[in-house]
Amino acid sequence: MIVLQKAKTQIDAIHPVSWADVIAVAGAEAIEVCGGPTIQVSLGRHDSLGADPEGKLPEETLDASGLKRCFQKKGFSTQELVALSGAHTLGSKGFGSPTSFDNSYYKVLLEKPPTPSGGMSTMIGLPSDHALVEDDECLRWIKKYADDENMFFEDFKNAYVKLVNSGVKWSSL
Ligand code: HEM
Repeated sequence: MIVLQKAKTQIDAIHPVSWADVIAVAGAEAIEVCGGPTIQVSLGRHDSLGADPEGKLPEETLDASGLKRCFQKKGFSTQELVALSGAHTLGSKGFGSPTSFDNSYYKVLLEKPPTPSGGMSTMIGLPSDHALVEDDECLRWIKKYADDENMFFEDFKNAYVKLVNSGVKWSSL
């Protein structure tokens, strides 16, 4: 947040920008810097004046059908749920290098039992990550993305754009 606040202050001095735009662009930039796809993000999001009600984000304890239902309510398919969950390849959850955006999330999930790699982590993933492997429909996508990183990048890119455009009130810049 400190880095983003600094960036926002500098951009605001030239042209005011919303937090929603800053966060959407920062996410895309982080993915690219870590070796992932280049994602074009449209600008012009209005910041909300109030906080979202509790319970809008999926709990990490949900099982696959709960995760699917939660994403479906927001207009996201099972494929998009699996593609977006691949973002957990970043960070310290044991899916390969913490700073590499690649398809190791899917490869590690398919290992039985999964073994942490590339970090200090002894714990691999969240309960919600493991829940995906238990679901046949999710498992089919996990296998495809483990086999084909380009397909993961393409599907992730489209799902990310849909995510950061979802529920947006746009203003013309
Ligand atoms: C499928 C539903 C999801 C659940 C239940 C979930 C839950 C969580 C939780 C609880 C954490 C904190 C882990 C920790 O440090 O203890 C986390 C981290 C993270 N999530 Fe998600 N998330 C979901 C989907 C997403 C999506 C759609 C994205 C982005 C497109 C995303 C990106 C990240 C990233 C980058 C981290 C940081 C990982 C780290 O530093 O260890 N997540 N998520």
